[in-house]
Amino acid sequence: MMKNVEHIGIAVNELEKAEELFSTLFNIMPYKRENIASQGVITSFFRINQTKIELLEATGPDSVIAKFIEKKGEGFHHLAFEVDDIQLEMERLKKEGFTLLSEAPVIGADNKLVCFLHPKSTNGMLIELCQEIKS
Ligand SMILES: CC[C@@H](C(=O)O)C(=O)SCCNC(=O)CCNC(=O)[C@H](O)C(C)(C)COP(=O)(O)OP(=O)(O)OC[C@H]1O[C@@H](n2cnc3c(N)ncnc32)[C@H](O)[C@@H]1OP(=O)(O)O
Ligand SMILES: [Co+2]
Repeated sequence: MMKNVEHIGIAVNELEKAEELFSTLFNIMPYKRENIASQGVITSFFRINQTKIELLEATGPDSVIAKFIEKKGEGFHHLAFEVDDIQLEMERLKKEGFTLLSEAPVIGADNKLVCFLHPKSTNGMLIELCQEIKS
Protein backbone atom coordinates (compact mmCIF):
# COMPACT_ATOMS: atom_id res chain seq x y z
CA MET A 1 0.00 0.00 0.00
CA MET A 2 1.24 3.52 -0.82
CA LYS A 3 1.59 5.69 2.24
CA ASN A 4 2.99 9.21 2.58
CA VAL A 5 5.16 11.17 0.17
CA GLU A 6 8.65 10.05 1.26
CA HIS A 7 10.55 12.76 -0.62
CA ILE A 8 10.50 15.21 -3.49
CA GLY A 9 13.45 14.94 -5.90
CA ILE A 10 14.90 18.11 -7.45
CA ALA A 11 17.53 18.04 -10.21
CA VAL A 12 20.28 20.64 -9.82
CA ASN A 13 23.39 21.58 -11.77
CA GLU A 14 25.65 22.35 -8.81
CA LEU A 15 24.88 20.71 -5.49
CA GLU A 16 26.88 23.13 -3.37
CA LYS A 17 25.19 26.20 -4.84
CA ALA A 18 21.76 24.56 -4.58
CA GLU A 19 22.44 23.59 -0.93
CA GLU A 20 23.17 27.25 -0.17
CA LEU A 21 20.03 28.40 -1.94
CA PHE A 22 17.73 25.84 -0.28
CA SER A 23 19.37 26.39 3.14
CA THR A 24 18.45 30.06 2.85
CA LEU A 25 14.99 29.28 1.50
CA PHE A 26 14.12 26.75 4.24
CA ASN A 27 16.29 28.34 6.95
CA ILE A 28 17.78 24.92 7.80
CA MET A 29 20.94 23.01 6.81
CA PRO A 30 20.97 19.77 4.79
CA TYR A 31 21.23 16.76 7.12
CA LYS A 32 23.21 14.46 4.85
CA ARG A 33 24.96 14.00 1.52
CA GLU A 34 25.13 10.62 -0.17
CA ASN A 35 26.76 9.43 -3.38
CA ILE A 36 24.66 6.75 -5.12
CA ALA A 37 27.01 5.44 -7.78
CA SER A 38 24.43 3.02 -9.23
CA GLN A 39 22.17 6.02 -10.08
CA GLY A 40 25.00 8.35 -11.11
CA VAL A 41 23.99 10.98 -8.57
CA ILE A 42 25.10 12.81 -5.45
CA THR A 43 22.19 13.65 -3.20
CA SER A 44 21.69 16.15 -0.43
CA PHE A 45 18.75 15.96 1.96
CA PHE A 46 16.68 18.55 3.81
CA ARG A 47 13.89 17.80 6.25
CA ILE A 48 11.13 20.32 6.94
CA ASN A 49 8.90 18.67 9.55
CA GLN A 50 7.41 15.67 7.68
CA THR A 51 8.65 16.80 4.26
CA LYS A 52 11.92 15.53 2.83
CA ILE A 53 13.62 17.22 -0.12
CA GLU A 54 16.26 15.36 -2.13
CA LEU A 55 18.60 17.48 -4.27
CA LEU A 56 20.22 15.51 -7.10
CA GLU A 57 23.41 16.41 -8.94
CA ALA A 58 24.70 14.25 -11.82
CA THR A 59 28.10 12.62 -11.27
CA GLY A 60 28.80 12.43 -15.01
CA PRO A 61 27.39 13.17 -18.46
CA ASP A 62 25.72 9.71 -18.67
CA SER A 63 23.71 10.24 -15.50
CA VAL A 64 19.92 10.36 -15.93
CA ILE A 65 20.05 13.70 -14.09
CA ALA A 66 22.46 15.18 -16.66
CA LYS A 67 20.13 13.98 -19.44
CA PHE A 68 17.07 15.36 -17.65
CA ILE A 69 18.63 18.82 -17.08
CA GLU A 70 19.82 18.96 -20.68
CA LYS A 71 16.22 18.38 -21.88
CA LYS A 72 14.08 20.11 -19.27
CA GLY A 73 16.44 22.23 -17.14
CA GLU A 74 16.85 22.19 -13.38
CA GLY A 75 13.85 21.65 -11.13
CA PHE A 76 11.25 19.11 -10.02
CA HIS A 77 12.42 15.62 -11.01
CA HIS A 78 10.40 12.98 -9.13
CA LEU A 79 7.93 12.26 -6.38
CA ALA A 80 8.71 9.35 -4.05
CA PHE A 81 6.09 7.42 -2.06
CA GLU A 82 6.79 5.25 0.94
CA VAL A 83 5.42 1.71 0.77
CA ASP A 84 5.33 -1.11 3.34
CA ASP A 85 6.20 -3.89 0.91
CA ILE A 86 7.88 -2.68 -2.29
CA GLN A 87 7.84 -6.10 -3.97
CA LEU A 88 4.08 -6.43 -3.43
CA GLU A 89 3.44 -2.89 -4.66
CA MET A 90 5.61 -3.46 -7.76
CA GLU A 91 3.63 -6.62 -8.60
CA ARG A 92 0.32 -4.78 -8.13
CA LEU A 93 1.37 -1.82 -10.31
CA LYS A 94 2.78 -4.09 -13.02
CA LYS A 95 -0.55 -5.97 -13.17
CA GLU A 96 -2.34 -2.60 -13.44
CA GLY A 97 -0.28 -1.82 -16.57
CA PHE A 98 2.32 0.64 -15.21
CA THR A 99 5.86 0.40 -16.61
CA LEU A 100 8.41 -0.41 -13.91
CA LEU A 101 11.98 0.67 -14.60
CA SER A 102 13.51 -2.35 -12.87
CA GLU A 103 12.41 -5.96 -12.34
CA ALA A 104 13.50 -5.85 -8.71
CA PRO A 105 13.98 -3.09 -6.14
CA VAL A 106 17.43 -1.47 -6.03
CA ILE A 107 19.37 0.22 -3.24
CA GLY A 108 18.56 3.94 -3.08
CA ALA A 109 19.64 6.75 -0.78
CA ASP A 110 18.90 7.21 2.92
CA ASN A 111 18.60 3.48 3.68
CA LYS A 112 15.85 2.66 1.18
CA LEU A 113 14.99 0.04 -1.40
CA VAL A 114 13.61 1.86 -4.40
CA CYS A 115 11.91 1.34 -7.76
CA PHE A 116 10.81 3.86 -10.42
CA LEU A 117 7.74 3.96 -12.67
CA HIS A 118 8.28 5.28 -16.20
CA PRO A 119 6.81 8.79 -16.59
CA LYS A 120 5.22 7.74 -19.89
CA SER A 121 2.93 5.44 -17.87
CA THR A 122 2.13 8.01 -15.13
CA ASN A 123 0.89 11.12 -16.95
CA GLY A 124 4.42 12.45 -17.43
CA MET A 125 5.55 12.29 -13.79
CA LEU A 126 8.47 10.14 -12.60
CA ILE A 127 7.34 8.22 -9.50
CA GLU A 128 9.63 6.40 -7.07
CA LEU A 129 8.55 3.76 -4.54
CA CYS A 130 10.64 3.52 -1.35
CA GLN A 131 10.76 0.92 1.36
CA GLU A 132 12.91 1.41 4.43
CA ILE A 133 15.66 -1.20 4.82
CA LYS A 134 15.24 -2.74 8.26
CA SER A 135 18.45 -4.03 9.81
C1 LIG B 1 19.45 8.70 -5.04
C2 LIG B 1 18.76 7.43 -5.34
C3 LIG B 1 17.29 7.55 -5.55
C4 LIG B 1 16.62 7.75 -4.20
O1 LIG B 1 16.92 6.92 -3.32
O2 LIG B 1 15.82 8.65 -3.99
C5 LIG B 1 16.89 8.58 -6.56
O3 LIG B 1 16.01 9.34 -6.46
S1 LIG B 1 17.84 8.50 -8.00
C6 LIG B 1 17.09 9.65 -9.10
C7 LIG B 1 17.72 9.46 -10.43
N1 LIG B 1 17.38 8.17 -10.99
C8 LIG B 1 16.33 7.98 -11.80
O4 LIG B 1 15.62 8.91 -12.18
C9 LIG B 1 16.10 6.54 -12.23
C10 LIG B 1 14.84 6.40 -13.04
N2 LIG B 1 14.88 7.18 -14.27
C11 LIG B 1 15.24 6.64 -15.44
O5 LIG B 1 15.50 5.44 -15.54
C12 LIG B 1 15.28 7.56 -16.64
O6 LIG B 1 15.47 8.89 -16.23
C13 LIG B 1 13.99 7.49 -17.53
C14 LIG B 1 12.77 8.00 -16.78
C15 LIG B 1 13.76 6.04 -18.03
C16 LIG B 1 14.23 8.38 -18.74
O7 LIG B 1 15.43 7.96 -19.31
P1 LIG B 1 15.67 7.93 -20.90
O8 LIG B 1 14.55 7.25 -21.59
O9 LIG B 1 17.03 7.43 -21.17
O10 LIG B 1 15.73 9.49 -21.13
P2 LIG B 1 14.95 10.40 -22.12
O11 LIG B 1 15.51 11.75 -21.92
O12 LIG B 1 14.98 9.83 -23.50
O13 LIG B 1 13.48 10.37 -21.56
C17 LIG B 1 12.41 9.66 -22.12
C18 LIG B 1 11.16 10.50 -21.89
O14 LIG B 1 10.92 10.58 -20.47
C19 LIG B 1 10.91 11.96 -20.07
N3 LIG B 1 11.47 12.08 -18.74
C20 LIG B 1 12.71 11.73 -18.37
N4 LIG B 1 12.88 11.96 -17.07
C21 LIG B 1 11.71 12.49 -16.62
C22 LIG B 1 11.28 12.95 -15.34
N5 LIG B 1 12.07 12.92 -14.27
N6 LIG B 1 10.03 13.41 -15.24
C23 LIG B 1 9.20 13.47 -16.31
N7 LIG B 1 9.55 13.04 -17.56
C24 LIG B 1 10.80 12.56 -17.69
C25 LIG B 1 11.73 12.67 -21.11
O15 LIG B 1 11.44 14.02 -21.17
C26 LIG B 1 11.34 11.93 -22.37
O16 LIG B 1 10.09 12.38 -22.83
P3 LIG B 1 9.90 12.85 -24.34
O17 LIG B 1 10.89 13.94 -24.55
O18 LIG B 1 8.46 13.29 -24.40
O19 LIG B 1 10.18 11.62 -25.16
CO1 LIG C 1 14.56 9.89 -4.99
